[in-house]
Amino acid sequence: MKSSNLGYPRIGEKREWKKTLESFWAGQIEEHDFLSIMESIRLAHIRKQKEIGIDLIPVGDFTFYDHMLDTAVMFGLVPERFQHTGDKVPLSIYFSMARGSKDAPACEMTKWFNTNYHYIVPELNSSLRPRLTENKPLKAFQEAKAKIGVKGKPVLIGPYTFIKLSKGYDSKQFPALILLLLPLYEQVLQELEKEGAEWVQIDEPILVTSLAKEEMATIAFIYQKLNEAAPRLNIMLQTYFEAVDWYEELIELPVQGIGFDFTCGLEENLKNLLKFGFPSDKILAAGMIDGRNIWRADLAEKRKLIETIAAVVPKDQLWLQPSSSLIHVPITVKNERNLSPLLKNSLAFADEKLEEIVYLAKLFRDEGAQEEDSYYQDNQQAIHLLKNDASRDNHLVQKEHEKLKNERAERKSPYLVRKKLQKEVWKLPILPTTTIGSFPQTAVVRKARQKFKKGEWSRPQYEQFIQHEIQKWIAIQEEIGLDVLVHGEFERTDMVEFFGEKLGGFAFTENGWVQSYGSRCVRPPIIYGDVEFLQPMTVKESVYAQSLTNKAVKGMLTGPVTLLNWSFVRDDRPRQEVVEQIALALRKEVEALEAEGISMIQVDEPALLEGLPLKEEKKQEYFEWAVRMFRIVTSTVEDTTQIHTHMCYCDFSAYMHDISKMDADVISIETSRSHGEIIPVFEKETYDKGIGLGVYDIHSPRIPPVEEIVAIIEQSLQVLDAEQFWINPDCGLKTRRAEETIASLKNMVAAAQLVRKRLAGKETAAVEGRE
Ligand SMILES: CN1c2c(nc(N)[nH]c2=O)NC[C@@H]1CNc1ccc(C(=O)N[C@@H](CCC(=O)N[C@@H](CCC(=O)N[C@@H](CCC(=O)O)C(=O)O)C(=O)O)C(=O)O)cc1
Ligand SMILES: N[C@@H](CCS)C(=O)O
Ligand SMILES: [Zn+2]
Repeated sequence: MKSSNLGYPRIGEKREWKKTLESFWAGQIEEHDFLSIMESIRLAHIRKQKEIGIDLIPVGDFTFYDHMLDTAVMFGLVPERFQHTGDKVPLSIYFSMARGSKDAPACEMTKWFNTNYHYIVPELNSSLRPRLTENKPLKAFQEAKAKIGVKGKPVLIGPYTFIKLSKGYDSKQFPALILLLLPLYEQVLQELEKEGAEWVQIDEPILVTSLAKEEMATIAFIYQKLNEAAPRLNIMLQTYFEAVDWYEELIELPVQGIGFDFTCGLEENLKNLLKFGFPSDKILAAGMIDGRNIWRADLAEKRKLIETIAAVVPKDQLWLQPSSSLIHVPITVKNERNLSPLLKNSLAFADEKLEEIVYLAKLFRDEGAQEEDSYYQDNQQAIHLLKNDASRDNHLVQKEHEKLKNERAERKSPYLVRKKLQKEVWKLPILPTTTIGSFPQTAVVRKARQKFKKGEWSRPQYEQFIQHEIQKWIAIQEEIGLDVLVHGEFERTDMVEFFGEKLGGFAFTENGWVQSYGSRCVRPPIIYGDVEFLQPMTVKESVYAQSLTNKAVKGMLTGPVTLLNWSFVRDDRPRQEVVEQIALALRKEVEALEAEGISMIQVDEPALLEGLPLKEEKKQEYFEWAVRMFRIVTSTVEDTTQIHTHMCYCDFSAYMHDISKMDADVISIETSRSHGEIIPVFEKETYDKGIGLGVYDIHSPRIPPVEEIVAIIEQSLQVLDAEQFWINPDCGLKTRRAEETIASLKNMVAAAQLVRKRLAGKETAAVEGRE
């Protein structure tokens, strides 16, 4: 029984990776130094996995930004607007695809399945000329072998997943694209085989989504070809994040191993394994240890599970591994200094998860020595202590939660009634302009927070600083001419961490960073106990901001589903119970805001769609409870209180109908990076509430020209009524610099004014009978 890993976090124990990238982008280090620091980070990760004792160490999982982008670039799939000529793609173009350049908007970025990791969406269109610009897995394999003596397991995204997650083609072109890319995959594998690689891990997570049975024939064709191309190279076909639908077909594929997720997809995958068995000529790679959560595994339970599997698949045909790549968890618990000893001892991040795997594999290889037994005892003791920790229970919260069952969660009046009342109260112009909430989190803002955290600044000093920022940005927004203002979120490190810190039941790490996109990381809080509202969390800043202006200032909080999905959640309670507790707490915040005169309130739910189950048949049930959670938070307010929500980074096209049930008066969604692809949805679907389709991309430093924004607005107005349309950027502006933000927003307001003028002209013309 071998131990294996699927992917190791890139960011480094002290986020060295992130810092190196950002220094390079800022021009503080040269390309040569950048490459050499990156190499040392990459090799350190392999060395560490070797020391932990992993038998099959992944190579080629490292990236300078994102693994989907790497695959596109490896195959020369550089969109025309980046004007790449020649073969090898230079770093400048690689990063322009990710981040945009002065002349070319960035490629779209979206959620990686149901995680908080975002990938760059490859663009496949007929003008592209796919070719192998470099064999990235081969280079990684050679490097690990030459520099550390490790014969790694190269990792690549499989062709089916790669094409499915790309854009720019229609379904009729799908077979042609496969034929175009397959020879390149074959070449990659042949070169790996020639170099002496024994195994290659080909990730096909798309296999856990609801595929039609016919698709399995195409997948069989692909793997037949790949297998024939490099007959001495073993293919581990890797699935993760859920169970597979077509188990019987899958196990017959001409590959030498198949990886299944026995955490998220446990029930279904195990049922299939026990029912249909597993071929005797293949390796079963069992995803045993949760790659998405941070709790120590119960080794007694895992032992039993392995025994169950081993009754079907002989031990020497089994690999033990995490359920997915470990990029979704922090690196090590070792450096945590502020957690309670009980909690710290209950956690396993990437390194500790690999230790669990190595322990279990050794145990089943009958190498369970004395020290391993003490490891087991320690594990069982930790599990026992956590289970019995009374501090996780809050009886008041539990009692309140009980009452929630009978609640209808409905606003006082239906939307059309509210709309009329709100129009009278708010007196907004047509096409109101606003932003999503955050303004630049500059180095000065972060420094201030740091000083407060370290005790160098007193609370009044820090609060005065925050007030000063709010004051500055309220003035800027008024000067720009925005209609609905925000306070700017300067007091928040992160939209999830901030609320976690103020609610009861959450715990925090010091170094528990996880990559979210590119160099940007988040530190998900840990939901440890029952979640409780302790005191108002956002009222002071919102009330202060409102006191500075006659324009409306939106109250701003993060919604319950997002707080749930972007935290590491206790696993001793159903997720639904946890989210209900969060919703109850947030409702108190909404009520506190309203009581203090803040009657336009945005409850952000960017992770609501991300949490959608990967299987079609589970989606409706999810929507029902997720939508209900939003309504629990927002339904007790007056009709004149305008509830906004915001979502980003998702493909909304199939879900506007469900989203409408949230009953938010106004929604803002990201669209500009997907270049307006959602717009056709509104040709078919009626959406009657207020809506802002983001008019410019906030991930790029590029300042969108007025005409470009006008065109996007006009495009939206082809399908949406001007009376319902709002004008806003795609998402919050915390990652942008102040100058960029101001320049972009000025263009946005100018664009809104131009379109308003055009609409007014049209109205006059209509009155005068010219139209
Ligand atoms: C909307 N998005 C979010 C997602 N998930 C979240 N949990 N939160 C989100 O907002 N998912 C989808 C998207 C992803 N978008 C982003 C956008 C931006 C970031 C980001 O900027 N992350 C920061 C870290 C944020 C943070 O907590 N900053 C702290 C400072 C922490 C720090 O770096 N400290 C330094 C010292 C600082 C100093 O001395 O100057 C240190 O410890 O070394 C803060 O603001 O105080 C990032 O830098 O990556 C993430 C996701
Ligand atoms: N209000 C948040 C939403 C991000 S999704 C922000 O503006 O950063
Ligand atoms: Zn957003």
